[in-house]
Amino acid sequence: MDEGSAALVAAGLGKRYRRGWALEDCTFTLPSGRIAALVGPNGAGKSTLMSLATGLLRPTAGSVEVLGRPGFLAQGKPLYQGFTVQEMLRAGRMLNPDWDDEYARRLVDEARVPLGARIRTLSGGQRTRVALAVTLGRRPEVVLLDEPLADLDPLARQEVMQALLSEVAETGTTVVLSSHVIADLDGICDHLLLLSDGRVRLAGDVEDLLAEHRLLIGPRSLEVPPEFVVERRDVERQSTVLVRGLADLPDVEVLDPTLEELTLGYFRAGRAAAERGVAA
Ligand SMILES: Nc1ncnc2c1ncn2[C@@H]1O[C@H](COP(=O)(O)OP(=O)(O)OP(=O)(O)O)[C@@H](O)[C@H]1O
Repeated sequence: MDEGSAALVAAGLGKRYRRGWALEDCTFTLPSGRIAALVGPNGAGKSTLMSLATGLLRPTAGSVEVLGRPGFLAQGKPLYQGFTVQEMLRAGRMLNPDWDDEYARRLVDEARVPLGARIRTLSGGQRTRVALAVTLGRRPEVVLLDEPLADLDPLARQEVMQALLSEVAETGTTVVLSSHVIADLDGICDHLLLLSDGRVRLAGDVEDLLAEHRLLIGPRSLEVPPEFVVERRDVERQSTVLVRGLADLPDVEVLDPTLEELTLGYFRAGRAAAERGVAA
């Protein structure tokens, strides 16, 4: 796929379950050949979005299209518990015409997972590595991974992220990775899609988004033009305001937000907007 082309396009995408809308009016494009982070608090709609993108669910409104051969690793990493690792890879080969056996085996070997071990006897981290090998062995062009790091220790998290990074660098595969642990994604993901309460609150290249935002710290009397304010917190005598597109204010401490500060600001703003019953 070309650098700069799209890997996933959503237009007016919505999904309503019985209890209400899980996703509403989502319009965005994810670029190809990158690692995109899909972030949002619990219940934001991340899994629903991935299931819609991979065709496991049908939209109630709008459309979503993956441009390229998709691969999907669902939350909970479905694997046959009674199979050995080798049998799992064999199943992958039999079920997928594009299966790359050498590559899948290499991913398992690199993770030091014994081929003869039964899936149910593996640790959470080893299971994740096998599930990743089964997903990536199909040589997908657009890989959607739903919370792949959830049950991994910090070392295994780092190893999995490193494996994904080299995958992108070697093959140009697009990776979309959902998580609510922002620290895991910092320095790895170069594109961000932030959902909160079923809506897209922020989307773009991480570098650009960080450059556009500032944290202003001042007294509670601090006045900031409301059109720039993403989120404001007033604690005791101090105010912390996340702003977009406002470089400076006189007599105010101005900081560059970290990715975590940026995303948490939008999570809170999204939650507050949903509680007030407004779109953003
Ligand atoms: N099958 C379903 N039936 C009814 N409601 C559902 C179903 N699946 C999800 N929901 C609801 O849709 C909303 C979005 O859920 P979803 O699982 O997509 O969020 P998420 O961002 O992946 O959350 P988490 O981080 O907790 O995994 C939630 O309010 C959830 O309760």
